[in-house]
Amino acid sequence: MSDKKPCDVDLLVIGAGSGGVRCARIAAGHGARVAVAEGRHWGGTCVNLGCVPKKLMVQASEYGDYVADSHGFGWNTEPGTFDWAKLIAAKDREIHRLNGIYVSMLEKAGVRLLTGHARFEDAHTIVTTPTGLDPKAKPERITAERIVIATGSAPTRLPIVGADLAITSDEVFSLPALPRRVCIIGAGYIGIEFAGIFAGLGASVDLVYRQDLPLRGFDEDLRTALHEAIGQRGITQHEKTSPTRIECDGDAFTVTLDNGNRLTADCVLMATGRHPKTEKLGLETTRIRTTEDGRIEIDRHFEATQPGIFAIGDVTNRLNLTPVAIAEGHILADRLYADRSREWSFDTTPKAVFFTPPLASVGLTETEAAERGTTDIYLSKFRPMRHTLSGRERRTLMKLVVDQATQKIVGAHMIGEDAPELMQGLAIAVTAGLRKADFDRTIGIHPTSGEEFVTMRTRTRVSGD
Ligand SMILES: Cc1cc2nc3c(=O)[nH]c(=O)nc-3n(C[C@H](O)[C@H](O)[C@H](O)COP(=O)(O)OP(=O)(O)OC[C@H]3O[C@@H](n4cnc5c(N)ncnc54)[C@H](O)[C@@H]3O)c2cc1C
Ligand SMILES: NC(=O)c1ccc[n+]([C@@H]2O[C@H](COP(=O)([O-])OP(=O)(O)OC[C@H]3O[C@@H](n4cnc5c(N)ncnc54)[C@H](O)[C@@H]3O)[C@@H](O)[C@H]2O)c1
Repeated sequence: MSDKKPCDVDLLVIGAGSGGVRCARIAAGHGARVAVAEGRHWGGTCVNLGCVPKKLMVQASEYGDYVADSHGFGWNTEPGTFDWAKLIAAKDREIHRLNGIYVSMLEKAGVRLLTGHARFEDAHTIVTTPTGLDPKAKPERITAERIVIATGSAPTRLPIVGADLAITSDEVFSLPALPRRVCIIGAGYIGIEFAGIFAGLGASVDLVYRQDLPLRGFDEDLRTALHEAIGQRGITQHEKTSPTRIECDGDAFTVTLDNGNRLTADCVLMATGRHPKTEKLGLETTRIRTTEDGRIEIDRHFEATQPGIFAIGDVTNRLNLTPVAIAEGHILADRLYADRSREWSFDTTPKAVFFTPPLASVGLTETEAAERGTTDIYLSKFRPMRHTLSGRERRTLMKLVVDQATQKIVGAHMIGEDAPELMQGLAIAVTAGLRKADFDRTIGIHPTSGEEFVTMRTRTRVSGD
């Protein structure tokens, strides 16, 4: 492209997901001429096939427990029946509403919308081709001074025989009926959350994972408590196992495990991670480099190896969470078009896994903290008040990880009702570098589970001595 010819827009964003929408909107707010291309769904994974429909389904799956638990409180409620089709239709209506909000938010910000699959023709030119999102959309060619790749990630299937017979999280939200028997492969975020959803809705669930505990990377005490909670939810765990093949036998599937066992299911969900979405992007027409595992190589300002091209969110495969993609999009737009540098504390990004009961964490695990120095551990495990009357066997675990030398709280972990809601507040405390003494002088709210975080006076153990 000639240097002299002005570009059609200042910024073109590929992908209208969590990161792309924020980046486009903020850049337009700073006065840049912005366009965004989207090929599948406005709002991206979080809105359409991730956080939002997942959370609605978790909520749906918890009503059965509420009915059962109410008996201990004097209610004579009968268990009702569950209507999968009604839930999916209600969820779809809500997502449709959110899609509209995203489109109008971008339009109001003055962002030009391009519907279709975007592909690089060169480092400043993108062409779009129509997709199912709007088959009648016209193909377009657009030039941009800068381009942001915010194309997200896609589910990864294990390379085993019959892998295509399994569904992934992309298909799970639109199953025609609730499967009676589900086999879930993988015990990361998605495996755990869907094990909880299906079990809560009444399906029998087999959870197959290769480690001895679920949720690798989380604190060991939390993982142990989760292992127990999964068992209490009636889910069968196949620890230290991997599937070797999946076969279809009429309507049912057989999953063969590497220990020789065979599981029968009506639905097999593969929840074995995600990879950056860069295929068919035309990266070969640019000087953008990707790493061996497919992520776009970027510097600390999100700039790729081709100057003027940036990447944010899941496509960079770092912390693959919606608030992180949003923060990255915002930081980038501010830097490029307002010469402003916005600070976000990525090191203390809180995480939550919406099982029933949910779990949440911020900061270092005990193992990570102990590797850095001597660590004081405060641990509390108790039966929450609700379950003294409901009779349900469900425990809450709370844990504080304290750097002994500075007495700073470097990690907080919880499994139990409302853990994600509570953890948001604790994330502020950990981000601010508060000390154990600050927690000790904070008055509790009684009666809550949360007050336990400010009343843990006796150290449980010292780690990393
Ligand atoms: C089942 C599930 C549950 C999740 N739950 C949570 C949760 O509870 N909390 C949380 O924080 N995170 C959650 N996540 C992760 C979260 O959804 C992602 O981290 C987040 O959506 C990443 O945002 P992004 O902008 O990088 O990509 P995305 O939101 O995936 O957006 C990328 C967009 O780019 C479009 N696109 C891709 N290629 C092209 C192209 N060539 N041309 C045009 N458009 C293109 C895609 O269609 C998509 O709309 C979940 C993910 C999944 C799968
Ligand atoms: N609540 C949330 O914030 C939330 C919810 C869902 C997804 N997400 C995001 O989406 C990402 C993807 O979720 P996910 O659950 O698919 O990935 P994950 O990385 O959390 O878990 C992947 C699972 O697959 C297993 N696995 C991977 N390769 C395997 C192999 N070769 N053989 C056997 N098992 C294998 C892992 O051991 C693990 O149990 C998450 O990492 C997270 O960033 C977040």
